Parts: sequence; C-alpha cells; structure tokens
Amino acid sequence: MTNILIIDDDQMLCEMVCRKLLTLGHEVSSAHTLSDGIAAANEIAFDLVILDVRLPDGSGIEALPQFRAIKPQPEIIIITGEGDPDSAELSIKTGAWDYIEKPISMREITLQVTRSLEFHQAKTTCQPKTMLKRDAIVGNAPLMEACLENVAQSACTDTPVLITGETGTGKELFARAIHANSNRSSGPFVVLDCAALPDKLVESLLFGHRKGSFTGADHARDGMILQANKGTLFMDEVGELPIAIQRAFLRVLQERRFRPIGSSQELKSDFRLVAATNRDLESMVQEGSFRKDLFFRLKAAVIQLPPLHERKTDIEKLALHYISIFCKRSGMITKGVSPEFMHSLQAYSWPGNVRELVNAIDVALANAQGHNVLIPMHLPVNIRVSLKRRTIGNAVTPIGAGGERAVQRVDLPPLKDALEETERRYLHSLMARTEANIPSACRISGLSRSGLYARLKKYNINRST
Ligand SMILES: Nc1ncnc2c1ncn2[C@@H]1O[C@H](COP(=O)(O)OP(=O)(O)OP(=O)(O)O)[C@@H](O)[C@H]1O
Repeated sequence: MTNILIIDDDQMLCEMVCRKLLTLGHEVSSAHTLSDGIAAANEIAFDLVILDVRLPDGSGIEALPQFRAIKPQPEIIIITGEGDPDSAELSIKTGAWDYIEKPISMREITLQVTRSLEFHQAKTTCQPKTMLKRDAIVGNAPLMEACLENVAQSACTDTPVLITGETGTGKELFARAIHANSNRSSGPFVVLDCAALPDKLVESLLFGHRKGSFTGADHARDGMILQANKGTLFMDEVGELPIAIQRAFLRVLQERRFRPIGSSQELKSDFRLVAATNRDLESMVQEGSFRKDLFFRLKAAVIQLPPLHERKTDIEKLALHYISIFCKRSGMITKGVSPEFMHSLQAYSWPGNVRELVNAIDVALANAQGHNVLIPMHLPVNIRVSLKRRTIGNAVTPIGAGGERAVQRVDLPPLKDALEETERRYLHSLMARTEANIPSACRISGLSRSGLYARLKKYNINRST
C-alpha cells in the first residue's frame, strides 16, 4: 500500500484526484494549505506528495526543500495553474519528479503517479549500504543535495550516468564519488579526456592495439576500456568524442566486448561508464555531430550540476574549506576572513564556478602574506575589477539637461548571446596574453585543459592567433 498526500486549495480537484487514486489502491490524504501539508508530511511517511504551487499561505515551489528534507523522503509532483519554464526547471533541479500544468488530465496524473511510485520503490529498495562517502564534496544547498541523492542512487546501479554542468562545477569530483560509493570502488577509475584525444590515436587509446598493427605500434597496448575492467570509465567532455568512434563505442557499451586494433580476437571488459559534458548534447544530436542512439543510452541517468551562482549559500563553506586546506598544506595558521572579503565572494558571478573559487582562494592566500585576515584587496585582480565595474555601472547614470538622472535605454541582446560574446573576447585576450601557452592560459582562467580546448573549438579560435 502506498501513501499519497495531495496539497491543493482547490477542494474539488483534491476530491477528484483522491477518488481516482483510491480506485488504483493507494491510500490518499489531502491538505488545503501549505502549513497543514508540511505538518501532515512530517507526521506520516508519504511515498508521494502532489503539491500545488500557489497556496493560500505560501508557494509550493519555495517549500520544496522542506519536503525534500523529510526522512524518508517522498517523491514530489508539482501541479500548477500558471506554469512557466523557469519554475519548471527549478522544480526539477530541486528534485521534483515532474511539473504538471492544470487543467490536469486524469490520464497524465495517473501515469506520473504510477511512474514516480515505481521509481520510489526502486529507490527505497536500493538504499546505499552505508552513508554516502562525500568527503571531498563541499556544500549542502538544496540543488546540491538533490545531486548528491542522484549520486547515491547511481552508485548502487550499473547503468551509464551522464553528468552535465558548466566548467568547474565538479563533474569529475562527482564521477569519482559515484565510483567511490559503488561496489566497483576497489577497481580502477580510468579517466579518458575526450577533448584531448589526438585524432589518429583515439581508437588505439580506447580499444588498445597489438604489436605491429600500425606504424609506430612497437608494443602491444591495452586500451582504456580494458584498463577500466571491474571499475569505472570516466569519459570527460564526451561531446568531443569523434563521431566516427561513437558507433563502435556504443557497441562496446551494449555488449561489453571489443576488438583491439590488429587483433582477430574479441576481448571482454566489465566496466561502468560515467560520462560528463558541458556541451548541449541534444543540440549536437540535432546538428548531427553526436549520435542520437549514444545520447539516449547516456541520458538514462543524468546528474545536472548547478553553476556556483545558483547555490550561493555554498560559497562561504567552500571558501572556508579551501582556506583551511591550503593553509594546512603550507604549514601556516588558518587565516581568517573579513566580512568584506566574504561579501565580495558572494557578489561575484563565478563564471569558472568552483574551480575559479578555489583558484581565487589560492591567489588570495599568496597575496596575504604577513596578514592574518583576508580582505577583498587580496582577491585576484580580474575579480576585483569585475566587482568594481558592476558597482560603478549601477551608481553612475547619465545626468539630463535638467539635472535629473536619466535612465539609459540600450537595446540589450539576449543574455546567452551577451555571455557568449564576453567569453569569446575573453578567450582572444587570454590567448594573446599567454601567447597561446595552454598551461598558463589554464592557470589564469581557472579552466581545465579540456575545458579550454572545448571553448577554443566552440569559438573557432586558433591557438596560433
Ligand atoms: N562541491 C565541491 N566541493 C569541493 N570542491 C569542489 C566542488 N566542486 C568542484 N570542486 C573543486 O573544483 C575544481 C574543479 O572540479 P572538477 O574538475 O570536478 O570540475 P569539472 O566540472 O569536471 O570541470 P571541467 O568541465 O572544466 O572539466 C576541483 O579542484 C574540485 O575539487
């Protein structure tokens, strides 16, 4: 028997859905305000909560983290009379099962209730044996908690996982956490950076080769697929995997068999795949640069890591964590932080996400020699400039002839275009400043090598420019 709670101030709708779900053999309760709903959910272990957005005493979406914090955790289906893509996205990212617009079709709600309960049952019968090992992962913002829960789920299955997120959001860290929490943890964790694969050697790196199978193959070599036997193969920047190889790789993924170059014998490898990307694979499928069948295979389980600016409550924890680590590493007493320093960290947009924050802390500590407390002056110059430009832009508005402050009207491009233009210009300057020296460019930008290569490729920037 499953327990379902419906929270909606529309009593007719509640009755209608209750009747339908009772006929399906579920135990159903209802509440008509948010506070009654939260109280009920804390009292009884519901498997599923169907939650309206606009309630007389608050927003269902804003209360989502409270429902997600209840143990054992119920699944949540959001229902709304005024759907919009942003709140749909926020709901899904915060861990809701689905977001359904009213008027609700009984067919739709029945289908989603059935699916979410199946998922819930699989989840509860597949609880990780111990608490999730997450030592290296800092942060407990609701979006982060939802991702960690996905890690726990993924760790106890063997299906491929796709981790998406901007550069520096922690994709590799999460991939390692899935491995560390899985029953393959004593096996190898093999990293294949698809953005750094030399075209001619891709096949050999993946599948391995026999001695003499091509010019330069002086020794037989195991490919990464075989190296990952009994462990996890982490394919970073999977969107960069050459399309010619994708078909062969999909076959390996399905059959766990492959043939090294120059060999007539098929080998087996029992590996688990975790892939990561910061590209939009769906658009790549539409453009024809990524295979649809591989995409569908990968997207069976997706963990979408939020950018740092969407989980600002984690910034302080991350900063303090890394200050403590770096100070210990260099044998100094842990430095303190001024409120202004923390305020600057909160105000900055962190396009390079956690990697950029880690880098900024490292630079700040180096700049703070002889000081016990970090202040904004210790931050990297580019961050201070960015913060200053923002405050100046806000404070100074043109003064009209009559002395009044005029509101400047400019045609603004869509945010995505503006961000891409800024990124493109930044990369040009970066390449010019470092004379296309990749290690220096990575150090300054806080990008990984693969992240940098992917961006140079995206904007068609030649390393010789
Ligand atoms: N939640 C977190 N807690 C602590 N450290 C983190 C967290 N997320 C990321 N980091 C740190 O930030 C840096 C970048 O993380 P990682 O390499 O996993 O990002 P990524 O998303 O794989 O980046 P890219 O797409 O550029 O390869 C690493 O030093 C990592 O340890």
